[in-house]
This record gives sequence, structure tokens and C-alpha cells, in this order.
Amino acid sequence: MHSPTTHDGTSRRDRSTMRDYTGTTAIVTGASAGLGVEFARALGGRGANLVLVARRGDRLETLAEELRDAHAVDVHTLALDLASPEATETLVAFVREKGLTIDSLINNAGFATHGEFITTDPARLDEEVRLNVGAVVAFTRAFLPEMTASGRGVLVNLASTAAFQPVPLMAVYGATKGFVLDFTHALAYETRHTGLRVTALCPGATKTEFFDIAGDGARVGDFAVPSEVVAVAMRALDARRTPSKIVAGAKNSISSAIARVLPRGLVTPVTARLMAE
Ligand SMILES: NC(=O)C1=CN([C@@H]2O[C@H](COP(=O)(O)OP(=O)(O)OC[C@H]3O[C@@H](n4cnc5c(N)ncnc54)[C@H](OP(=O)(O)O)[C@@H]3O)[C@@H](O)[C@H]2O)C=CC1
Ligand SMILES: CC(=O)[C@H](N)C(=O)O
Repeated sequence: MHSPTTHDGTSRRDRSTMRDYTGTTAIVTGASAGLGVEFARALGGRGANLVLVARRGDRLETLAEELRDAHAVDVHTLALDLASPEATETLVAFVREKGLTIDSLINNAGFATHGEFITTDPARLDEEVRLNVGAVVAFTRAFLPEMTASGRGVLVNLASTAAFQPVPLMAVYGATKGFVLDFTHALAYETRHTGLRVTALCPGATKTEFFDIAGDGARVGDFAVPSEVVAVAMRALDARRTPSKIVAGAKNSISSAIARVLPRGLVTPVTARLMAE
């Protein structure tokens, strides 16, 4: 008989105690706002030393001070445009220069363009693909060898409920998140014999600065609270067997499961109607 599953995809029998990240080091990208801030707080609160990365260095430093004071962890900050061609080289050089070995990577930085593809600024589309896809692949490739060797950490890639179907008016964003979801499923399989826990976190609309950039028209459904979304992820990462996908929220879990199995010819116009509301 199967044990009941929860909305983060873990079985109730899989539940175990909170994992301790003391002595490990985690990179959190996009740690100057929203979900990235909450991931930094959650991992720092469990003892992880941190490398916080985003463009707004002043915000990273404020968060770093908060976490050093609250948890006595080491926190490094790096102000960097992760969509730039030199981002990976700069991040890796920073990590090596500090003498760090990376146990965990939270590929969280991302943004969405919203509107008809045909009129969207090509430079923004390029930036969106470079950040949401390019940086995720490059940083994962750069740090995966040491993360699998350590076997004490986590790789969390931020996908979205937008990953489960084509999203007219957010065509590129939805496709980048679809990429992240399948990429992560594949990596979870390839690394299954290591101790690294690998998962794609798929939140629905969450109250962060995301919609300041994408516009409120990008939202479908009610807002979730960022700290609660991250708490769902942390609980799933505590499980004895971490699922390779975590959908945050019961309603999102159901709608994404349905969207995944419906024919694309049916789900695409339905999503288009939701996006146009
Ligand atoms: N909020 C939502 O409804 C949902 C969000 N997501 C995903 O969650 C992730 C986090 O988003 P969220 O917290 O909501 O959004 P926010 O806009 O609140 O935060 C985005 C973070 O990404 C950073 N970032 C953006 N562009 C760059 C860049 N070029 N270089 C470096 N850092 C960058 C920002 O920092 P800075 O500007 O300082 O560089 C910021 O720290 C994203 O991948 C998003 O797609 C998924 C589903 C739903
Ligand atoms: C369209 C959505 O709300 C989606 N969850 C996202 O923005 O990633």
C-alpha cells in the first residue's frame, strides 16, 4: 500500500528530522530579494555558511550582517550580473579566492518578461534566457563535482508552475522554466547514488519583487508568502528521499499535475485565457 503523499511530493513516511547544514557552504543566487532572501535565512538558520550573489550588493551586505549576527555563520557577498558572459568565471574565481568548497547551490535568480513575444525587447529576451537557463546550467556544471563529492548539500533549481505547460504572453519565461524542470529531473537521476539532494522548486505566484518586473498581468492565482514557499522546500529536502520536483501549495500541485497530462492543444488556449484575465 502506498503511504499518503503531501503537496511537496514527499511521502508522510519519508519525513525525518530537520537536516543540519553546519560547516557546509551554500551559494544562493538572487539573494537580494524575495525567495533568495528566504533561502539564505533558512540555510543560515540551519548553520550553512553562505555566498550571496545578486547585482544589488548593498542589500546582500545588509542580509549578510543579519545572518552573521543571528547564526554566527560566515557570509560572503558578491555583487554580480549573473546574465553577463563573465558571470561563471567571476563566481568561480570568487569562490576559489576565498578558499571555499561548495556543498549546496540554490539557483534562484530569475525574472520574467510578459507580453506578446513579437513586440518584446530582444535584448530582454536574451537576458532572460541567459539568466534563467544559461546561468543555471553553467553554475551547476561548475560546482556539481564538489557538491556530489561532499554529498552533504542540496541543489535547488527554481522552476515554476509555469514549467508545466506553454504560457502564451510569457512564452520565453515558461519555456525557460520547463527547461529547468526537465534539466533538474535528469540531474537528480544522474546523481542518485551520491548524497546530493537535487530538486526543482515550482512555486506558483509568490509575493516578491518578481511582479514589479514582470507586471501584475503575469500573475495567475493567489499570492503565496515567500518564507512559506521556502519552508515547503526545506521540509522536502529534510525527507529521507527528496523528490526531484517540489510544487509549493496544494492547488498548484493539482493544477500542475493536470496541465502536465493534458494535450498541448488543449492546455495552451486555457492557459492563454488565464493569462489574459
Ligand atoms: N514570485 C513568483 O511568483 C515566482 C518566482 N519564481 C522564480 O523564483 C525565483 C526568484 O524570484 P523572486 O524571488 O520571486 O523574484 P525577485 O524579483 O523578488 O528576486 C529576484 C532575484 O534575482 C536577482 N536577479 C535578477 N536578475 C539578476 C541578474 N541579472 N544578475 C544577478 N541577480 C539577478 C535579483 O537581484 P538583483 O536585482 O539585485 O540583481 C533578486 O535577488 C526566480 O527564478 C523566479 O522565476 C517561480 C515561480 C513563481
Ligand atoms: C505565472 C506565475 O504565477 C508563475 N508561477 C510564475 O510567475 O513563475
